[in-house]
Amino acid sequence: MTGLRAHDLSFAYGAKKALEEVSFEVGAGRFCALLGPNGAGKSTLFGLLTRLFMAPRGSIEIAGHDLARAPRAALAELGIVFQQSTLDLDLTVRQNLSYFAALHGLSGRTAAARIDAALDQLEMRDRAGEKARALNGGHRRRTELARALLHDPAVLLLDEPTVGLDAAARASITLHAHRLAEDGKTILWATHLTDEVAPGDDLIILHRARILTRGKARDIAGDMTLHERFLTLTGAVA
Ligand SMILES: Nc1ncnc2c1ncn2[C@@H]1O[C@H](COP(=O)(O)OP(=O)(O)OP(=O)(O)O)[C@@H](O)[C@H]1O
Repeated sequence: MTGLRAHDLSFAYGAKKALEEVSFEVGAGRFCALLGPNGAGKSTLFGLLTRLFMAPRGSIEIAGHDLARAPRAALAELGIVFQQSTLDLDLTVRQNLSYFAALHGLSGRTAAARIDAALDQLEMRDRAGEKARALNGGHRRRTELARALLHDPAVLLLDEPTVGLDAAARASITLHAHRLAEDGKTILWATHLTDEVAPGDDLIILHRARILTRGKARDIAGDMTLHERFLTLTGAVA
């Protein structure tokens, strides 16, 4: 399996259970939305997938590599966009990416070629010389997504990447992420917004530490809108 696989993950902060018996798979080249209200456990799951925390039991496989047994190989196949922006605002777009490329052992022509290719994929090449501070929120996010591609990972994790963006910027970054899936990346996209999920996407609904349902978004929605289904399943009030 070259995508992402999580099996039987549980995690607690002291007595507070944040994830319980979570298992799922995201196939290679699939866009999977991880949809859950605040506090559902999305960030905790990302913490386990990135090895920030260790699950007491269960297993995680990234592009066929077991995260506990072969962490270097597994993490090499992982690209991450965190919920909070992690750009250096005083550096240009290209400098931000060069710095990150160096951390991955890429330099010289190889780094330059990867940076250009990633900026092209996110339609950010013409902004390469601008300081990150001068970019709007949507372009900063696209820069971070380009940065996450530099080491050519198979799997991309995005933790609520649209937080704080306006509707147009949200739509743009969502579209770019779907295109990356079409190009073969496996994407796990955490959100609490149903309008970021397309009918053909894979979908996992997480609520109070557990997966309520998973499958194709259109199948989960059934005869309701996804928004209505989500509110019904999570017991939330519209
Ligand atoms: N460091 C911590 N200590 C104690 N409890 C925590 C800690 N971090 C998270 N929690 C709790 O664990 C649960 C899951 O939190 P988590 O941040 O994973 O959810 P989330 O779905 O990412 O929410 P959000 O959308 O608000 O980021 C919540 O009840 C939260 O209050």
